[in-house]
Amino acid sequence: MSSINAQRLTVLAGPSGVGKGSVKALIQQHYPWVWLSVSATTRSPRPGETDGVDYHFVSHERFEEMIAAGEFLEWASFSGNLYGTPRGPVERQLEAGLPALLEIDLQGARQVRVSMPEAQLVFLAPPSWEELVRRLTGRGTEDAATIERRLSAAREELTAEPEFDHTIVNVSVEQAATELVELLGSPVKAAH
Ligand SMILES: Nc1nc2c(ncn2[C@@H]2O[C@H](COP(=O)(O)OP(=O)(O)O)[C@@H](O)[C@H]2O)c(=O)[nH]1
Ligand SMILES: Nc1ncnc2c1ncn2[C@@H]1O[C@H](COP(=O)(O)OP(=O)(O)O)[C@@H](O)[C@H]1O
Repeated sequence: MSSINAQRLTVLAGPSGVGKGSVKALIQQHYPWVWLSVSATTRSPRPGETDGVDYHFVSHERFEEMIAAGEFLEWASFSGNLYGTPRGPVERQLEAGLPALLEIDLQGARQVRVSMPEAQLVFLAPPSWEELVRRLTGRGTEDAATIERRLSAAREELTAEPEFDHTIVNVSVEQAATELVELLGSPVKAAH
């Protein structure tokens, strides 16, 4: 258990393809004062992604070292790669009494729920299953096998919604980002 007060920590999670990355990017652009954690990952950068901005792109060996050194607040294996939230920057933010936002997968959100129960968990939901399939298929950055893996994970992940404190339906990226930013500024809630 961490001794850090995590009432100002907000976690955004939801199924693959729902729009988490899009909402995060819009927040970075339009709400630059919102502090977003930069995750470490073993996956390769996509075109346009910058090391240290979008992710810390690290080798598998380096990631394993970071796990062993206890450097992650949470970490998970997703679609064949490792992803984790570096603990130090988040703890410094919370220690200063400032809000912090994580955009992570469901497994990571569940770990935060256990290690920092007072964090607020926000589920990003698709307007419909058909729309989620369209978004996952339409992005064009993954092959058919990857999409199939992500769809079956997404079907399972949709059932996790009741574990979350809030749901935001991602009808438009602008509206979802606005709702999320409002939640960041909402009064602290009682611990679970
Ligand atoms: N647990 C965990 N998941 C993460 C972290 N960073 C990103 N993710 C999740 O990893 C998944 C894959 O991310 P990414 O490779 O960027 O692909 P995309 O989000 O589908 O475009 C998404 O569900 C992210 O929310 C992290 O630090 N921890
Ligand atoms: N509100 C929205 N309306 C229409 N398309 C969206 C919306 N949000 C995201 N998308 C599209 O859906 C696809 C998946 O979004 P992405 O942000 O990569 O999802 P995630 O990070 O949750 O996997 C992208 O092509 C993105 O442009």
